[in-house]
Amino acid sequence: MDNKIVVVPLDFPDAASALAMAARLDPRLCRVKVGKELFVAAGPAVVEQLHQRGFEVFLDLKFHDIPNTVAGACKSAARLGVWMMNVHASGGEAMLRAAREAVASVTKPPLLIGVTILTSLDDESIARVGFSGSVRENVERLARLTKECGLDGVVCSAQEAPWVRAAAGTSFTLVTPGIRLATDAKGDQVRTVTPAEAVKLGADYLVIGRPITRATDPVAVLEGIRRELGLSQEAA
Ligand SMILES: O=c1ccn([C@@H]2O[C@H](COP(=O)(O)O)[C@@H](O)[C@H]2O)c(=O)[nH]1
Repeated sequence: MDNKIVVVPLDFPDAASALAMAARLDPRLCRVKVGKELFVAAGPAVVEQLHQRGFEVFLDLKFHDIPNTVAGACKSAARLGVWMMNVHASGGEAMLRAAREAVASVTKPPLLIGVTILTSLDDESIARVGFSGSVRENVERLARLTKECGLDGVVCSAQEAPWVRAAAGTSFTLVTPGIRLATDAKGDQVRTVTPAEAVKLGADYLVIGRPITRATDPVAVLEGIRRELGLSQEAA
C-alpha cells in the first residue's frame, strides 16, 4: 500500500485557509487535492505554494469540453508539475485521446485519470440525466473506454472497484472519493465506503475531505485512519 494513500482535498474558498490546513498536514503522510473552489479563487500560485511545502498535488478540475479545448487545458495543467489530474470520461473517446496526447507532451507527465460516475449519484439520478443501466454498468463501461484511450486510471466509488479491476487490470489506478467512517455524516455523498473496506475492495487512493478537514482535530482523524489501515504514523 502507498504510504500516502490518503489524498486530502483542500476545498476552501481562499489560499490562506487552504495553506493553513496544509500546514497541519505532513506531506510525507498524505497528498493533497486542489479542486474547483480553491483553483478558481487562488489559481496556479496555490499549487506552486503547495509544491514548495513538499506536497504532491492532485489537480481535480474534471475537464469536460470539446477535444481541442480539453487538450489545451490539460497541457496547461500538466505544466504546473502536478502529480495527478483528471477529465470526465463521459467527454468521449476523441476528448480522452486528445487529453492523453496533450499530457504526454510535457516533460514530466502527471497521472491522467478519467472521472466515471460522480460518487454523489445513484442509479435513479443517472437515469434522470439519461444514462441507461446501473451505476455499476456505466462505471465499468467508462473505465474500459478510459483504459482503451490510454489514461492511467479512473475516479469511481470503491463500491465499483472490484468490477473496474476485473475490467481494466491491476496496473490501472483507482482513485476513490466518497470515503466515510461509520460515524461520519455522508453529506452529499451517496456511494460511500469506509477507508478499510475501500482498500479491501481494491482502491489505490482514498480521497477523504470533510471527515478530516472539518474535524476539530484533522491530524488526529488522519492518524486514526492511517492506524486503521495499518500504516505507521512515521514518514516512510
Ligand atoms: O466522484 C467524485 C469525484 C470527485 N469528488 C471530490 O472528492 C472530494 C470529496 O470530499 P468529501 O468532503 O470527502 O466528500 C471533493 O473534493 C469532491 O469534489 C467526489 O467527491 N466524487
